[in-house]
Amino acid sequence: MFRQCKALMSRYRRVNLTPSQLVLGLRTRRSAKAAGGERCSGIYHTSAQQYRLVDATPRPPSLAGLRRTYEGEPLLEADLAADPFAQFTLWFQEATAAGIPEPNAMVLATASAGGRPSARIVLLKGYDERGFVFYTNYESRKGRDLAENARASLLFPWHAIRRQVRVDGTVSRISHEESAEYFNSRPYGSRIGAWASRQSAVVRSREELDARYEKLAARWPEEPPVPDFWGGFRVHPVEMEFWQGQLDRMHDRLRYRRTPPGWVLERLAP
Ligand SMILES: Cc1cc2nc3c(=O)[nH]c(=O)nc-3n(C[C@H](O)[C@H](O)[C@H](O)COP(=O)(O)O)c2cc1C
Ligand SMILES: Cc1ncc(COP(=O)(O)O)c(CN)c1O
Repeated sequence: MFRQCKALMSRYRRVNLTPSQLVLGLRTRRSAKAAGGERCSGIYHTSAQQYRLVDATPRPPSLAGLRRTYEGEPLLEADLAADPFAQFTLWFQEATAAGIPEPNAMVLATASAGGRPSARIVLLKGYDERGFVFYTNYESRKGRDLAENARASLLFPWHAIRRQVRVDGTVSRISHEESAEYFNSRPYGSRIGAWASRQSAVVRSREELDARYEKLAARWPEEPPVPDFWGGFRVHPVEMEFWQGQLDRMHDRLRYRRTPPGWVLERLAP
């Protein structure tokens, strides 16, 4: 009995079964009783339930083994639209139809003038042939980066459909009128929130932040003005890459590159 229990344990360690897989194993094996029996109690615990509690700690080897096989429709040059915005529209529609939560959430990477990089998620709020627009606080870390180094990279991580889209380009502020139009379309609470948050600055406490919000809400119970420190940026693409996961890490990567006569499509090694 004791040996069986120990064998099960070593097997667990060797193959890195998850706790729930182990519990399942214990229940379906004839040795289940052994594992739950007295003999094991001094060493490993008496029941599958307790075992689950003890062994729920994630182990590094299972992290290294965490991977997914990608397999999908091949992405061929001939299938792509002539212009990357049309291709983006198609993929964005497919991401939305696949039920990806917040398909417009994109990672925005910026760098300071000295080359210190930083990344964070922002929401895409519009795009056309000029570029991709998001809104933020101009005095935030990203705002300061973009003031001194007007380049950015955007990334849409659509894991569920084994796709990503990358956009690299130059950045400019959108007009105050365009920002105002969007700002005024936001829910009241978010508009006050934009006023209340000195984005990326250190705050003393949650209480201080909430007090600031309340004070500003009392000041503008209806229509807060557009803050001059808040607005949109437009990323003007120089390159746009469409990535589709494939078997054996032999993914498809097709990149549009802007050249004086127009967009050039190139395949990149995965
Ligand atoms: C899903 C999601 C969407 C976000 N969208 C925005 C956004 O559109 N604009 C924004 O300023 N911050 C947004 N944030 C917060 C940013 O990720 C970030 O914390 C904040 O802008 C400060 O970044 P910075 O200090 O690098 O400037 C979002 C966060 C998440 C998780
Ligand atoms: C701080 C901040 N600013 C702006 C946005 C943009 O989205 P929305 O305008 O829809 O609030 C977000 C979205 N999470 C946000 O967190």
